[in-house]
Amino acid sequence: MTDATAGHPAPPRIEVHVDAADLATAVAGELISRIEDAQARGEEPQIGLTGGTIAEHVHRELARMAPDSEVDWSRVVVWWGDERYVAAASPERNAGQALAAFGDRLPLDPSKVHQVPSTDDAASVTEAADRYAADLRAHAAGSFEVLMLGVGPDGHVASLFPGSAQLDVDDRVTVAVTDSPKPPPERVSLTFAALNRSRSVWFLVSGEQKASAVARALAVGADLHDVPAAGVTGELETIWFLDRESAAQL
Ligand SMILES: O=C(O)[C@H](O)[C@@H](O)[C@H](O)[C@H](O)COP(=O)(O)O
Repeated sequence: MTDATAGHPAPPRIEVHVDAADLATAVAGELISRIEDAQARGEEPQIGLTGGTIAEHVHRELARMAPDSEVDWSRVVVWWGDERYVAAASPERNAGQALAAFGDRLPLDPSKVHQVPSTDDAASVTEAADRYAADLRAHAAGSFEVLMLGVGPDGHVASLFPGSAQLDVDDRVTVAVTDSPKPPPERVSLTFAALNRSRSVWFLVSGEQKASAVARALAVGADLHDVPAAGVTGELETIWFLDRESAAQL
């Protein structure tokens, strides 16, 4: 947790799990615990979800564990750190993947599930970014309780990629991306300003192809322009949930 005396975030905590399945179970269990604690404090926690492969495992574990939890899912507010600018029904949508995995086992309040506008709703990726920013301004009360982020082999998080101009946008909470090196090309991403408004930031990273990015992001003096994951830090804590393969170069 934070060093309350100095008011500075604690150094990143690193958890190494045996494999992706074990990692996903640990993340899902910890997330449920954090939500239960927040609700016990009378809060309505805001959770930032991410896309990607390990995130899918986490979503499935959440669905498995949710019915046995104490969580009132109708009092959880859901956002996404990034989204692909495609049709709402596209299998490429991060929100669609998550909600399909949750099924009816996480009875969320649809009015508290804040999806990024799709090509069905917004005429351009810029309009989608602007509308998501307006939604955040209107409904994001305070910081995310937990923001989860996958990490690409190049060290990208959300849709903030190495060397991109969006890395230096500090006067907005969302940006439009039109040239994502990871398909599809058009996306909406939270900016670092928005990503860092998180009490806890959790990086979810599995697989040997991520080992270099993990080591580079955690290196002293890491430059967010080279490895964007280095640009995100929790207000209270930052946890790297790794497996043995992604931790191999630490
Ligand atoms: O929309 C996206 O693609 C994700 O938000 C992206 O940031 C993802 O989390 C990483 O690319 C890791 O993805 P994998 O876990 O599939 O490698």
